Amino acid sequence: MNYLVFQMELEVGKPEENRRIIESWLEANYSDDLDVIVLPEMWSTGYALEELREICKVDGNQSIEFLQSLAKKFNVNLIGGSIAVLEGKDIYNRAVVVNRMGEIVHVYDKMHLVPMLNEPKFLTGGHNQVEVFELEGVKMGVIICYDLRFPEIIRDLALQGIQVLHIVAEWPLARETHWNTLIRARAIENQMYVVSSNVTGIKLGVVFAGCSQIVDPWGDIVQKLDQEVGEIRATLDFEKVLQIRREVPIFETRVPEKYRKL
Ligand SMILES: O=C(O)CCC(=O)C(=O)O
Repeated sequence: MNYLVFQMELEVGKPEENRRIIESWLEANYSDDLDVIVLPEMWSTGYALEELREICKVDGNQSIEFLQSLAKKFNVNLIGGSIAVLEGKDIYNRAVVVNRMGEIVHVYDKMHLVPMLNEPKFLTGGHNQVEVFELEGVKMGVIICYDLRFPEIIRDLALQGIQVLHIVAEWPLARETHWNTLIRARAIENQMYVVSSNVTGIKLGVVFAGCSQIVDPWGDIVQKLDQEVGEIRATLDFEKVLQIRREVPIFETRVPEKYRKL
């Protein structure tokens, strides 16, 4: 399965501008053999939290429709990063997955809100448990940024059978070590591919880490960016997931009846 991951520098509070950036990047980087494209967290608005409610009155669904038309135009599946969406009084940080036909196959609202960013003041945490979706017959999951710190939900997805986890993020450089280490740990402990798309650049005084990467189920880095705007291309081989799970059979060795429910 052929992947293309975008590491972008986004324009805070300007969804139209960010849609233009993504479309022209894709026009320049698209190739016929692509199966899945991955975009970062909150790519349409960035962390314009103070203005988010006003922006979301106009945007949100517009950016989701943009993803649907992009998927159809380029005939590609999209892990469409996440988008701030207003529902009633609540704003959710919503990851959206769209298939080649432009159909929404999965949505996930960020469950863990980040105290360091004052997210709970502006956003509502997702109400639902994590669920699996399928693209091209492969079971997958998606989480958003800070969720990476909560191994419980990633194990939940692994036990539901995913072979690849996507992380869409706006992770800061100040905690780059955590980002790199946790991604590899999640790949090793769940024996699955981890594909991440982070942003780069400096926005509202925050320096972002970049370091978008694909890690294989052994924990080896397949491809990784530093802080540049750019993309990763890689082919994921799901036979490798099965082979590593046979070689080190942790899922068969688990004794959940002995684990305390946390
Ligand atoms: O957990 C972290 O250190 C960063 C989290 C974050 O920036 C986010 O969830 O947007």
